Amino acid sequence: MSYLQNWFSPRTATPPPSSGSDQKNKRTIPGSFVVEEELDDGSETATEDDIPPAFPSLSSAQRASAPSSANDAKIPTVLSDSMLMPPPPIPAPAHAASSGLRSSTRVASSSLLAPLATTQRPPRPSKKVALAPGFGPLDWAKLKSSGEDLRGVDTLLRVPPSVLKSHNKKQDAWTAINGKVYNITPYLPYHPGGEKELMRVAGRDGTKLFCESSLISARLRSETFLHCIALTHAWVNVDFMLDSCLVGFLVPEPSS
Ligand code: HEM
Repeated sequence: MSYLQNWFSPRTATPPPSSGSDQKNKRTIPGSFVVEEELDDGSETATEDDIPPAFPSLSSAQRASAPSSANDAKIPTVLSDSMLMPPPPIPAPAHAASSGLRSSTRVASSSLLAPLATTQRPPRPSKKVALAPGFGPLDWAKLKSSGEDLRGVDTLLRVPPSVLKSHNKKQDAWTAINGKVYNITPYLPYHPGGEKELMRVAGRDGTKLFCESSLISARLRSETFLHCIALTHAWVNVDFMLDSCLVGFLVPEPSS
């Protein structure tokens, strides 16, 4: 137990004066503290277990580097700017990351950029047109459910291609999408892509142009078409959008 007291006693503390009967061997570990061992006639016997290990270890780097005197314990000097670590390089602009700069260039230029896997392509320019006031998507939804006649026909018709072809004017525009024929004239001012785009399917089967990306023919492989088909209408449910404009169904030309 005596060694525990020694743990907490200061290194420079001098041992208390020994009384006559309190005979102890005093052993000093260099640079450490005093170890007291009870004599044989006492109640405690010094064993190897009772002697605490020197801390820091006698052969430790801490001891080796410890100042030999109080004067050596100087406050470290303040580092000048040139001695400090340089700041990281300024990251390249986001568009550079996705515009063909390959990873080796990017890593070399900055480590602050997001990894390639998480960078996104810059948003494609929108081809939406500015719709006139009162012709937004909500206005179309309101008109659709108003009960107003948007078909222009009394009953659903069987429409052969020749008949469809005759409805190709702005004031009378029909198109067929997925076998259904719609009167698109009322929708023209509401189409976010503009009237001109929508009129491209007037008087003909517009299915390919509208949605069937798998059927894109070589003739249609212009950027506009790809954009329109693959991206523009990915979510548009034409059945729902134009349900109140349904005119009838596309049928084969009657044989004469
Ligand atoms: C015939 C039925 C059609 C309907 C019901 C329709 C409907 C729509 C809708 C709802 C949007 C908005 C999409 C969005 O907000 O993300 C849109 C956008 C557009 N549509 Fe149509 N569309 C039709 C046909 C066409 C056709 C035939 C073309 C051209 C060939 C076309 C070209 C476009 C373009 C360029 C946009 C703008 C896309 C953008 O940059 O965001 N649309 N259309």
